[in-house]
Amino acid sequence: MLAKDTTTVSVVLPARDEERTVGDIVSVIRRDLVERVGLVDEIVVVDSNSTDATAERAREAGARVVAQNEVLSHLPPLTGKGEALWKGLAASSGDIVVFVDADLRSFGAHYISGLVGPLLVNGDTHFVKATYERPYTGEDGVVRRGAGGRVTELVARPLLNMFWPELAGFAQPLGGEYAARRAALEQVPFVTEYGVEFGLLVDLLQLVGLDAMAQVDLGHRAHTHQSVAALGRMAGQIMLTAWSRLERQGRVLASEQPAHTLLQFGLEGRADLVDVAVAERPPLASLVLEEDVA
Ligand SMILES: O=c1ccn([C@@H]2O[C@H](COP(=O)(O)OP(=O)(O)O)[C@@H](O)[C@H]2O)c(=O)[nH]1
Ligand SMILES: O=C(O)[C@@H](COP(=O)(O)O)O[C@H]1O[C@H](CO)[C@@H](O)[C@H](O)[C@H]1O
Repeated sequence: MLAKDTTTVSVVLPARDEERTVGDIVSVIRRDLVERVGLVDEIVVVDSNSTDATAERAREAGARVVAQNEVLSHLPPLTGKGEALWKGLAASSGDIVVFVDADLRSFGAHYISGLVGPLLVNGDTHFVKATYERPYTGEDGVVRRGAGGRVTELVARPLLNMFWPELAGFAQPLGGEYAARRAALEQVPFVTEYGVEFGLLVDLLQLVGLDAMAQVDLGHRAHTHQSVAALGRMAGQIMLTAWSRLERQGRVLASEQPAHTLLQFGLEGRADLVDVAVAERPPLASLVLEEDVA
């Protein structure tokens, strides 16, 4: 708290249909880090087109809730987690912004203090990523230690080691818990959908350099798991994000662009053609500049 001084801290939670968990997370932050100790200055939940009572649960617990499509509503809305995070950045005001998923089942106040700490005590640190043990809890209720982070292990980690080995030390590159200085976050684009974490790591490496990027062990992280089919779509989005950065950094010259349709097969001969394209929001700072000019 001494190190905090006048630095302000915003916690932003992207939440799509998280009525079962968002309230508990917000309550812990409010009780421990707003009322008991004034580390956090604002708690913003981005209601990401939820169809359940996410907004009500979050508001009851003491968060300011913003509807994703109502932030910067003069812009055509985009979709997915990356859009929710970018809108949460725009809707918040803290010098430091902490992103926390709203489906966590293992959340504790130390998630926030652990991520914010390095930013408060070291002016040369601009980004802090969580690492943790990630169990996988199957539908049978059996918890398998270290079996979580399936897209991390099968897609993100190999891609980062192949093309951005400086980032190989981030043990959980896709984890949804991380904190950064607003000044850095407003200078990078936000990939939409589930490409956002991968895109931020690669773009922040280029912007602030590896020495300004830290990692904090928060113990363990349990969350609601998606299906393998959903993770297949997530994997496609992350691969397209990686491809876009390889092109942008001049590391590949494409004779043709990769397709962004994915044909997935289910049971009983079911086949679904899905679109795994990602878009991206520009650095928020550029937006403000244009508005000022306008
Ligand atoms: O369009 C979306 C998709 C996801 N999320 C939120 O982003 C976080 C991570 O998403 P999810 O749990 O679906 O991903 P996973 O953790 O399974 O990879 C959760 O708080 C979701 O509610 C969101 O706000 N908008
Ligand atoms: O790390 C992963 O492989 C995925 C899926 O995790 P699980 O296999 O369900 O434990 O979870 C993450 O991926 C998303 C895309 O980056 C993030 O948005 C999520 O916050 C994160 O949970």
